[in-house]
Amino acid sequence: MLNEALPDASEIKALFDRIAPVYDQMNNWLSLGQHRIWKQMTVKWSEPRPGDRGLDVCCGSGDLSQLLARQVGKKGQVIGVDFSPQLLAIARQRAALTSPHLRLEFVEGDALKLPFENNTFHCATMGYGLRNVTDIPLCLRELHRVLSSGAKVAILDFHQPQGQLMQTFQQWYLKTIVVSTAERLGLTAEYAYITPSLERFPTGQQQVKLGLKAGFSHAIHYPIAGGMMGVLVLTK
Ligand SMILES: C/C(=C\Cc1cc(O)c2ccccc2c1O)CCC[C@H](C)CCC[C@H](C)CCCC(C)C
Ligand SMILES: C[S@@+](CC[C@H](N)C(=O)[O-])C[C@H]1O[C@@H](n2cnc3c(N)ncnc32)[C@H](O)[C@@H]1O
Repeated sequence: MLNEALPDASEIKALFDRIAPVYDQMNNWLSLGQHRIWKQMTVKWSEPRPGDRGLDVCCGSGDLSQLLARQVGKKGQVIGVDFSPQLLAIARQRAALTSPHLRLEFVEGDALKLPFENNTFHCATMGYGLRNVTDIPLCLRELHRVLSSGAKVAILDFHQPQGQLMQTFQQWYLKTIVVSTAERLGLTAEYAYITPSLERFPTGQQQVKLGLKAGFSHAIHYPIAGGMMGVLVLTK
C-alpha cells in the first residue's frame, strides 16, 4: 500500500509497474487526448536539432522519447531512461512498431543516478517525472551534469493552478473523474496518489529557483492548460 505521506522509490516503481498495462489509454481518456499537445509543446521547448543526442528522463511508455526522436531525425539519437521495467517494455514495443527507422533506445536506470557521462546530451525532456522522484534537487543536478553546455531540458508536470476556480476544477476532476475511473480498474490507490504528490510539488517559481540552484544558467516556467500543467525550461 502506498504510504500517503511520502512513497519511497520502490513503492513508486511498483506503482508504475502496476499501472503500465493501462497507462497510455488512461492518459488519453482522462486528458481527452490533450496530453499529446502538452508533450509536443515540451519537446519544442527543449529545442532539439537534427543530429542531436537527446535524453528523455522518466520516459515511461516513451511518448516524449518518440517525439524527441522524430525531431533529431535519423542522424540523431534518443535514449529514454526509466526504472519501471513494465513501462520500458511497452516503450520498446511501441517504438519498434512506430519508429523502427529512428535511433531510439530505452535503458533501465535511476533519474537520481543517471547512467551517462557528463556533458553527453544536446537536449532533454522529462514528462511527469520530476513530481515522482524522491529527491528533486538531486534529479536537477543529474540533469545538469549529463547535458552539454547550452543544452536545454524541458520538464512537464502537473501543477496546482493559481486561481481558486481552476484549483477547484482540478481537484474535482482528479477526485471524481480520474480516481473513479481508476476504481473500475482496481487502481484507486495508484491514481489517488496524484493529488498528494501534486500538493507537495514546488510551484513554477520555486522550480525556477531550484533549477538555478542546481547550476543551470537560465530557468523559465510556462504554465499551460489553465495552470493545471506547467513546463520548466532549464538551460545549462
Ligand atoms: C499524461 C498525464 C499524466 C501522467 C501521470 C502522471 C502521474 O504522476 C501519475 C501517477 C499515478 C498514476 C497515473 C499517473 C499519470 O497518468 C496527464 C493526463 C492524464 C491525467 C491523469 C489527467 C489529468 C487531467 C487534468 C487534471 C485535467 C484535464 C482537463 C481535461 C483536459 C478537460
Ligand atoms: C507518470 S510517468 C511519466 C512517463 C512519461 N514521461 C510520460 O510523459 O508519460 C512517471 C515515470 O517516472 C518513472 N520514475 C519515477 N521515479 C524514477 C526514478 N527515480 N528513476 C527513473 N524513473 C523514475 C516511473 O517509473 C514512471 O515511468
